[in-house]
Amino acid sequence: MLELIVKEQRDMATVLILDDDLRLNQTMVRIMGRMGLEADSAATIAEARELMQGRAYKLVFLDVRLPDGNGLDILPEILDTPSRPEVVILTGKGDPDGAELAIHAGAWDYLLKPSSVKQTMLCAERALKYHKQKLVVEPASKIDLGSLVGVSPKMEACYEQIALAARSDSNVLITGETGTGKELFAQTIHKNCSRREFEFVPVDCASLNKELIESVLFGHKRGAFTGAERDRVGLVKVADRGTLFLDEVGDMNLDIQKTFLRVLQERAFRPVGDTKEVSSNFRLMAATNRDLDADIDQEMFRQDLLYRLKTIHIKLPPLRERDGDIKLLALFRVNQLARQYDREMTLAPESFDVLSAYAWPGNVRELFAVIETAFLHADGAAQIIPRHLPSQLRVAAMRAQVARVDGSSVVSERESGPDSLGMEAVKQGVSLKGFKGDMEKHYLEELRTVTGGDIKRMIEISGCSQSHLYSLLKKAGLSLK
Ligand SMILES: Nc1ncnc2c1ncn2[C@@H]1O[C@H](COP(=O)(O)OP(=O)(O)OP(=O)(O)O)[C@@H](O)[C@H]1O
Repeated sequence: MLELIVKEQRDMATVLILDDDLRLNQTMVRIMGRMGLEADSAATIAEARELMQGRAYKLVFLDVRLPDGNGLDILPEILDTPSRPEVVILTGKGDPDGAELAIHAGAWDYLLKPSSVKQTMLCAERALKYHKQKLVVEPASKIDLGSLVGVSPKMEACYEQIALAARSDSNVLITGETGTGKELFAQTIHKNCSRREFEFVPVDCASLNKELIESVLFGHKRGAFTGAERDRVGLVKVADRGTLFLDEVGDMNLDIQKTFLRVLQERAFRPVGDTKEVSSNFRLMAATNRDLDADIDQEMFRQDLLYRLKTIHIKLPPLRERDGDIKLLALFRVNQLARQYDREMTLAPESFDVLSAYAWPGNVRELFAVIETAFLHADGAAQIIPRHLPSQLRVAAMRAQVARVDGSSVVSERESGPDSLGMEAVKQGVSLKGFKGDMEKHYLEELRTVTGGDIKRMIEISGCSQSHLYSLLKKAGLSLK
């Protein structure tokens, strides 16, 4: 069976089709879609270059004759991009030499146009299989990313750092906004390093109060304090030969920071109420969403501790800066839920547009929560459509659309923060009624474009009754066509 089932990101490839025949492009995108692959298309070399800057393609279908040059000229450039894609040359009957030349220049294969759906799928499947194997034998990609999803250039750069951290035994500090995956990264490093047979021990420094933290970290002897009814092994000892992960390390109080610095130097400590020292050979990883340099200025964090923590420093980009990953993560989560609930579910293309227009201050955690809520709302439907998504996301998408249409005084949510549209309207002295009217009109225009004026779909997406929708269209001076 040729159909690939998308399970995880490693099975999910991004394909680029570069051909000036727009109908062929559309057909190829559809074929890739049937294989569960995401595909973009470009009609010129210039367009392809732009796309390649933002996305890491694993497979490129390349036409030889293009309006702005010969496809073979851009071949070395494609092969040299960080994701090192496989290239399949699309060649017409009259151009057999071009295909041969291309193979010599490093292309994976060629397809003679017009090729059958079966041939195309077979070719893509083989090229991707080869690509996967090729990456496995190369050092940085030996890493098992597990459930880490993302192919954006910024994430690819982070994977390089995971590989570096996994090969060493140095302390690692992971910083980034909340929900960017700091803990998942730490787990991934642990799973790939030589300590993986031993424990990964997370400690949430933010939730431990001053009284408890010493006992939790270092353990205690029976009778050390009221309520200490038996000996307790501390988490630092549990992490012996494994990894100790200090989450929210910026919230650790100054006294513990001082004690911990000593533990780091000696790899030994004294449990509460004990006279003997206990040793532990742990690897330290820590994470925070705070600006520790600013905390040092405020004397809330010790500089000497920070120096020790950040031998390897991985800075995770916020989700809004990971081009293409929102879509991939959303699909990944929908597939996870579909398996969990044993239900068929997909995301409608319009929903991707809505998800991409939002700024995601809570990053991947927020995205996953939104997808889960939408999944539950879509009960009985086969697709998650925009109406299943929270209203603040739909408003953000509408704002982005308005910004594109007006070109303009109104900027997108992503660039401007959630309240800017209303603020802009207020600054410009627009009445609430006028503001609502504008928004409504833009919404209806967009609804009409997306659905091609199909009234049934318009009702489904908007949640309005037929008569209400007609009256809104009339009020906005819009027809269905
Ligand atoms: N790249 C990713 N691929 C798949 N899942 C991810 C990714 N990044 C984050 N997640 C998921 O998002 C959720 C939040 O991730 P995680 O707890 O690692 O974030 P964090 O940065 O440690 O957050 P906080 O600072 O709030 O503790 C988890 O369910 C995690 O599995």
